[in-house]
Order: sequence, then C-alpha cells, then structure tokens
Amino acid sequence: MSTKPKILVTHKLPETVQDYLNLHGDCTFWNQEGSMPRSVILDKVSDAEGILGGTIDEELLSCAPRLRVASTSSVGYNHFDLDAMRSHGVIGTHTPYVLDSTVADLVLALMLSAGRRIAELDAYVKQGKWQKGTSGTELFGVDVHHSTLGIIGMGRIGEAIAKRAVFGFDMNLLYHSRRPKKEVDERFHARFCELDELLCESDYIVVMTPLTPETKHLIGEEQFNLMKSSAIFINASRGATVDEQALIKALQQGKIRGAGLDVFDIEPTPVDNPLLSMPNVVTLPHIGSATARTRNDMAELAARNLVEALNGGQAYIVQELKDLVPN
Ligand SMILES: NC(=O)C1=CN([C@@H]2O[C@H](COP(=O)(O)OP(=O)(O)OC[C@H]3O[C@@H](n4cnc5c(N)ncnc54)[C@H](OP(=O)(O)O)[C@@H]3O)[C@@H](O)[C@H]2O)C=CC1
Ligand SMILES: O=CC(=O)O
Repeated sequence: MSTKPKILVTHKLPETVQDYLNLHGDCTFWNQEGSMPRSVILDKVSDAEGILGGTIDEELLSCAPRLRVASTSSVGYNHFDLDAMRSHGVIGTHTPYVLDSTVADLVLALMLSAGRRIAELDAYVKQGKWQKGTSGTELFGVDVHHSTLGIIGMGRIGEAIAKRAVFGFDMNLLYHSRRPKKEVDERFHARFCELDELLCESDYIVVMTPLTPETKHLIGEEQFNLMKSSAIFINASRGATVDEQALIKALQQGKIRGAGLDVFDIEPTPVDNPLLSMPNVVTLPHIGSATARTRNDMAELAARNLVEALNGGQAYIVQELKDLVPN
C-alpha cells in the first residue's frame, strides 16, 4: 500500500507537473478540458489529504475528513472559505509573484486599449467604416503618457503596474491601499491618497485589491460620481470589488469616459450584459495571467506548495491561515 499522501487535482496540469506530483503523492488527475465536475470532486475528495484546485467551502470540507492542504493555482483565493478551512484545520496555499509581470502587462494593455480605443477602432477599420474624410476628431482618444494613474491596491501586481506606468509612460502616480508605503513613494515619486481623493484626481483608475469582505463593492455609485467624466476605469481584480450595476449606470450616463474589464460579477459574463454592447468598454475573459509560460509557472508553484505544505516544508500559505502551521 502506498504511503504517499492522496492528492486530488481538479483541472488539467502540464505533464511535467503531473510527473512531479506523482513522485510525491498518490494522485488522481483530471485530464479533460475544463474542471472536474463538482459532484465528482465531492466524491473523490473523501480520502484526499491534498487538493489542487476547486472551491473550498464547508460542503467540500465536510466530505473530506482527511484533507490537510488545499492549493490554488492563482494568487487570489476568494474561492477559499477561510473560516471553514480554519475550523477544519485545512491550510490554503496560493501562487504570488510568478504572475505579477504578466498581469501588469495586461493592465497596461487595457489602459492603452480603452484610452486609445484600440478594440473599437479595430472593429471600425474591419467593418469598412474607415473612408476618406472620416479619420478626424471622432477617432481621438486620451493620452496614457503623462496622465495621472490611481492604483487601488498597491501590492505585488500594483507595483508591477506602477513600474510600467511611471518608467515606461511617464505617468504621475497616486495610490491607495490599507497603508502608505515609503518605498513606493520614493521609487515611483508616488503619493498615497485616501480613496476619494484618488478617484477625484486620476485620469486612469485601476482596481487591483483582493476580493475580501472589506473590498466587496469598494467601487459603487458614490465612487463613480467622484471620478472625472474623462476617467478610464480598469478592473483586473475580481468582478465583485465593483458594483457592476453602478458601473453600467456610470457609463450609460457619461459619468466616466470608458472602462477596461478583465473580470465580471458572473464569469463567464452573460451575453446580454449591457457592458458588452458599449464601444467604450474593453472586455476580456479573465486572462490576466494567461500566457503559456506564466500559467506553467503557476501550476509548478501550486504543485510545489501542495507537496511542501503536506510535508511541513516552505510554501506560500495564505496570510489568514499562516498561524495554523506550527513553527
Ligand atoms: N485578472 C486576473 O487574471 C488576476 C487578478 N488578480 C487579482 O489581483 C489581486 C491582487 O494580487 P496581488 O497584487 O498579488 O496581491 P497583494 O496582496 O500583493 O496586493 C493587494 C493590495 O491590495 C490592498 N488591499 C487589501 N485590502 C484592501 C482594502 N480593504 N482597501 C484598500 N486596499 C486594500 C493591499 O494593501 P496593503 O498593502 O496595505 O495590505 C495590497 O496593497 C488578487 O487577489 C486577485 O484577486 C491577480 C492575478 C490575476
Ligand atoms: O485571477 C487570477 C489569480 O491568479 O488570482
């Protein structure tokens, strides 16, 4: 009988990562596209000590009496019910750092795309609307360079965005997080602001906080009302940090100029979401970290975290559950 811990993996992993997990665990993999159906997870998790992937909640935990570690191949872990995990003594791990640059690149792409109307004007050319005499002021966008960027959530990814914006595009930087950061102020000539001040003064506003009870609907009608009517709003954090109905209303009423969105309240977002028919809104299917190299790095880190945490080694354990691990 195997003495290796039983591990359940709920989505397809690169072969090299499966090989690594097979060395360290008695693994059940999912090799089809998409994720293992929830009913299959609930069935197969009954004897697992480690799980990689899936939503971890009371329902799953009560089916998993032997579970010790849940690993996610993402830096965000709002799909972990932290209270339930604590009460079942299950540690959670995630994948910080390895995706920072890839996500920051995407945020800059959203800023450029919404500000310079790239998606809208790409469609304009392809639909044959570009004709003699039509390339005048109606095609103007707003500059990214030398504009003021306000980043809400100056963490790992926030800093990677700041680096690109300040050193690449000469932007002025404001930021808001739970506390000011001296090294950020010095490195980027940035200024820490309270949220309202940032919203009033920024040309581009980027939300990059985790989704927590405190950040749910951090940006709603009151906050959109504070923004400049020329502001471009970017959300690449989680859909629920923003009140999506308030965003729709702000765009419909011209309270802000445009938006770039990688995340939505419901994902995949329904095809009748009014945001999808607004030419001044760039919409992406939650692809912040979606390059082959970065997704591979994330899968490797998620697997290593799982094995290390099961064996009492070094892993990226989520902040809120670190105290469950004995020193
Ligand atoms: N679209 C995508 O594909 C991706 C989305 N993400 C999302 O981005 C999030 C951030 O990732 P990462 O940068 O690694 O995380 P970090 O933990 O490094 O940074 C989060 C930042 O948010 C700030 N913050 C937390 N709570 C609040 C609050 N209540 N009010 C204001 N600021 C707050 C933190 O402030 P402080 O420093 O003061 O504690 C910190 O600066 C992830 O949790 C995930 O949800 C991540 C990757 C890809
Ligand atoms: O959304 C992606 C993540 O890593 O978090």
